Order: sequence, then C-alpha cells, then structure tokens
Amino acid sequence: MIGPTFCIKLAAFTQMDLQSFTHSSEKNTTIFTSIDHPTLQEVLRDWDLPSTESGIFCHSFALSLFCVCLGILFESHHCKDMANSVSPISNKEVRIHDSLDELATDLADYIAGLSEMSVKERGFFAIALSGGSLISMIGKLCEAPYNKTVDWAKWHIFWADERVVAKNHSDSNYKLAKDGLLSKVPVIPSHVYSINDNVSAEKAAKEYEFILRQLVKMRTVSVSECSDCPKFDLILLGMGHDGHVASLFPLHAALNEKEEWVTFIYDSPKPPPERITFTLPVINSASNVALVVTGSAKAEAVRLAIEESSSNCTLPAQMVWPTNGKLVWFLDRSSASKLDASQSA
Ligand SMILES: O=C(O)[C@H](O)[C@@H](O)[C@H](O)[C@H](O)COP(=O)(O)O
Repeated sequence: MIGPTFCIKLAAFTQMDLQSFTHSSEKNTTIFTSIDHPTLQEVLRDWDLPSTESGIFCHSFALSLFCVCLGILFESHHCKDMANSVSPISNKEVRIHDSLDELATDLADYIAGLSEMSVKERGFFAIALSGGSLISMIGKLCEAPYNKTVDWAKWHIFWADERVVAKNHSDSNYKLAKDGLLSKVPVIPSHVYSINDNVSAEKAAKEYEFILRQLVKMRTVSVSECSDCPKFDLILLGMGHDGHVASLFPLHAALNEKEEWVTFIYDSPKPPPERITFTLPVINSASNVALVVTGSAKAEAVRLAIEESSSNCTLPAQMVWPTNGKLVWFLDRSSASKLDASQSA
C-alpha cells in the first residue's frame, strides 16, 4: 500500500542521492541499478517490492513516481509563490506612444484582438473596466472598423472598481462607461454587470462577488489555474499620480485582502469616498491586464511602478503582476518621460 509518507520519503530519497546520482552518471553507469539508500529501501519494504538485483524495474518505477510528485509539488509551489511573489514578471510590455490618438488606436486594436481571441477560444469575452480618463481612451471602439468587427454580443462587462453612487450620478463609473462606450455599441444589456447602488459599499461588494462566483461557476468568466479566482480575459486599469489602481490606494488595508474577490472602502483619498474594488488576487489572476496612463503628472509613479518593482514596493501599481497573464502598459511620451532610455526608446 502506498502510504501518506510516500511523497516525503521519495523527496528524502532524492535529496540524499543527488551525490550518488551525479557520481554514477559521470561513470556512465546505469543510474540506481542497485538500491543502497535506506529511505528507498524502507519505501520498497512498505510496498513489498524486491530490493536488489530485480530492483531495476522498481527503481525506474520509483523514480518515475518521484518525478511526477516533484512536478506536482513544483507546480503548486510555483503557483502559490507567484500569487504572493515579489519577483518581477517577465511577461510585461511597455508601449509608448507619440500621441494620444496613436495610443487610443493601439489600445482599440489590442482590445479588439483579445476579444476576438477569447471569443474564438471560450465563446465569451469577460472584460473589467475602471473609471477615469481610461474610458475616453477606449472611445475608438465605438468607431469603424471596431463597432462593426467586434463581436459585441459575446462581451460580458464588469467593473474592476466602482464608486458607490447612483448609476445616473456623474461620479458613477458605470455612467461614464455607458455614456462613453456601452450605449454606442450593441452589447447585450444583461451582460453588463453593474453594482447594486441601493446598498452600502460593504453589501454592494458582497453582492458583486456573489454574481462573479455564479459566472465563474458557469465559466462565463474563466477560473485561474492557481487559485479559485476569476480569470478575466482583460482587466483595464488607469493609475493615479499616487500610483493607485482600481480603488486600491497606497498603504490602504484593502491592498492586503487575500480572501475576498471584491472588497469595499469608505475612505477613498480620491472622492467619492465609498467604493468597491477588485482585490489584488483577482487583478493578478487575469489573462491580461492593461494599465493606461497619460500625462506628465504621473511620470514619477510610472517610473516607480515599472523600474522600481521590488520586495518593499508600496505603490499599488507595483503590485500588479499577473501570475500567469500578461501586463501591458499603454503610455504617452509625457507619462513615460522619466523611464530610462531603454524603456522609452
Ligand atoms: O474610479 C476611479 O477613480 C478609477 O478607477 C481610478 O482608479 C482611475 O482609473 C485612476 O484614478 C486614474 O484616473 P485618471 O486616468 O482620470 O487620472
């Protein structure tokens, strides 16, 4: 019987035997043709397997099982590590544009491309929007060719953050997106997931997470391979000059939220104070995250976020590291002006 100590024993077995492994490899002999390690002998005894000459088969068998275990251990460890990782990602791209018009066209191409790919692969495109100037930047999607070529009926639209105000309030991110994009393209109204604006921020966050959980169950929104988090096809974010993204502000407790998918705040430094926001685990579980930032006022935060990502980072934008996804920065020359030459060339 393979007992629960199986993995531990095999792990112990390899740890010790690296030396003899290398040694026998150098001598070009068959690896592990005789079992001389007590831990492996113990494992084989537990399984009632022979331990000497006829052991070649057993050795290969044990070695193969060990490799499988190691693979599983590595994979789960890797995923866990990456979710809380402090190491810089390599799947990051910085696109710097000479004009806002050029940026807007590139952004529209990028979104249309991801939409096409997701619809082809999954039948849906789950996109999360934020507020601010980002919405005017994606305005080109209402124009030709995108208004005709994008498969709008397959879009499912969410908010990475929302201000807890009435939907017709000028502060509402929903209203901003509706006026700037959603009312101008043929999205299906029931695919637009706005928050409940009749309840407290706390309740609105809970309800929003509940809706998300249903959609993840149905796989309208995909699920991360490393956690149970939703895996959005695309999360679009802006960034404040203080480095905040969505409604995750510097040094705010919401940045540490690891369990909830959607959290709430009552003290946003940027008005209005009551907001709901995706948490970092959700943002970092997305397939694609785009950070769209323009203007010289944000140049220093851009530099810090792109060039100073380290273990002691404090800017929320520095903490945006999609675990298995891709991060693209869309910048204009002004916001990129403090990047080192190799980034901004
Ligand atoms: O609801 C919000 O306030 C936004 O989601 C917020 O995160 C915004 O994206 C940034 O503050 C950048 O805004 P600007 O691009 O307008 O500066």
